[in-house]
Amino acid sequence: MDKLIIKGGKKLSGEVTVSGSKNASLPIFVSTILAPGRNEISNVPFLRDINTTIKVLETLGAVVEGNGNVVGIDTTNVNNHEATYELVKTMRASVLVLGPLLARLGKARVSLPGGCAIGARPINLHLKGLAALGADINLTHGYVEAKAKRLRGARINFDISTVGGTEHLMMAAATAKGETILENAAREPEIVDLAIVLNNMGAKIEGAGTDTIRITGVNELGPVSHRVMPDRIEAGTFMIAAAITGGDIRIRNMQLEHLDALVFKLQDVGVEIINKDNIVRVKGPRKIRGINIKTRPYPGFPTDMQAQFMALMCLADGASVISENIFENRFMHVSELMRFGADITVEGNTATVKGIKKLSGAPVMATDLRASACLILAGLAADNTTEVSRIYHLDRGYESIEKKLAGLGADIQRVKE
Ligand SMILES: CC(=O)N[C@H]1[C@@H](OP(=O)(O)OP(=O)(O)OC[C@H]2O[C@@H](n3ccc(=O)[nH]c3=O)[C@H](O)[C@@H]2O)O[C@H](CO)[C@@H](O)[C@@H]1O
Ligand SMILES: C=C(OP(=O)(O)O)C(=O)O
Repeated sequence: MDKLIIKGGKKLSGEVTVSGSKNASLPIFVSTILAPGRNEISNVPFLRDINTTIKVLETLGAVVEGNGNVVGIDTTNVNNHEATYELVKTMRASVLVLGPLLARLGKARVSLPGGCAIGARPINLHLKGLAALGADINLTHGYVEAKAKRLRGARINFDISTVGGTEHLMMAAATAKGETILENAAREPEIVDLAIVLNNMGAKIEGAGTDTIRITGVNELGPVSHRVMPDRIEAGTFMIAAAITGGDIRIRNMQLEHLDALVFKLQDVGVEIINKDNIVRVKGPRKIRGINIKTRPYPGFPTDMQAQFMALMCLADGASVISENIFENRFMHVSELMRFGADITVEGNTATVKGIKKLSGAPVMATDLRASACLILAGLAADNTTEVSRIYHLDRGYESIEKKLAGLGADIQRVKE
């Protein structure tokens, strides 16, 4: 197993390029099930989750070939309707194949994903929505079995804003008979990217990016070429890397407007952010101000940036209150941050962080994807050496992060444990 060794204290400088978005790529890959033929997806990040998605698609009968960051997915012969526990347990997004398989083959058998390190993460709203579209759904032996001759449009009102649920039903409804309206839909940019793909395949989807999405079902979809949007969470992580080290960096291939909530908060902290000619310059402050954040569905502050922001607040002048409102167990990084000497108390879904002058490098263990990024950020700012182990979580979602950070002047190395 690999671990990262970081010698902290270097101010980052120079330029870094953001990769394609993991959270957009996964549903886009899955959507190709609906479009028989050869689809070509570009700006795909090299990640473990992408490999898992490819494995899932190959199991279903797709032929996938990769050439750098361009992946060809030929779904002409998708004929297997089953995604096993082995595949779904390694990556929750695999469950999204359920709706597209049902739409394409009339039946699907997909393992329930179960919870993960950050919370229970149920899919009841996905299943309720598919049932509203006319699917006959049974849960047996840890699997969802679904059948439908042809899905039919329906009006669906989500109790909770769900990104995965919105994406899943948008895909399932694209070839349903009649009109589907998704109310209280999630508005994340990754949903808009998926809608662009589906519309280019021939779907009729309006309103993606708002809370009401209208889908007029069509009989069939055809293959597409698509360039995946930049990863806003990777971009946000680099912004905090500049902030926490008092650095001055330029970030290429990011869409700043996708990160408004983070940008406003970073400006409150004292970070300077300048967007010129599609390059975003981020200058860390001399003194980090402590401020409060609450995670919310988009366009609110993203839960996927909460852990990284907490690392920054550990070094703030003053206290900060961080509320996590999306996932019930997304504070696993707190006890690891405390190994750096951070002063944090947690009560329910709220963490109070009292800023300290200096973090002190330590051996720590990553517990989930964004927690891994949080520990790297703390290590970049800490004195002495930090060792981050269990970084397989990191490899699920950040492409070559240690190489990109080293390119910005960080002293960071990957070694075998
Ligand atoms: C709103 C939000 O910030 N969503 C994040 C979530 O998406 P992801 O799609 O994984 O999660 P959801 O948006 O579906 O979950 C939002 C909330 O709804 C609940 N829920 C969801 C589905 C369901 O059927 N029943 C149910 O109760 C979840 O437990 C959670 O509390 O994680 C992704 C990966 O970290 C992020 O990119 C998304 O931005
Ligand atoms: C938790 C994340 O991903 P997933 O939904 O794939 O677990 C994430 O991207 O931060």
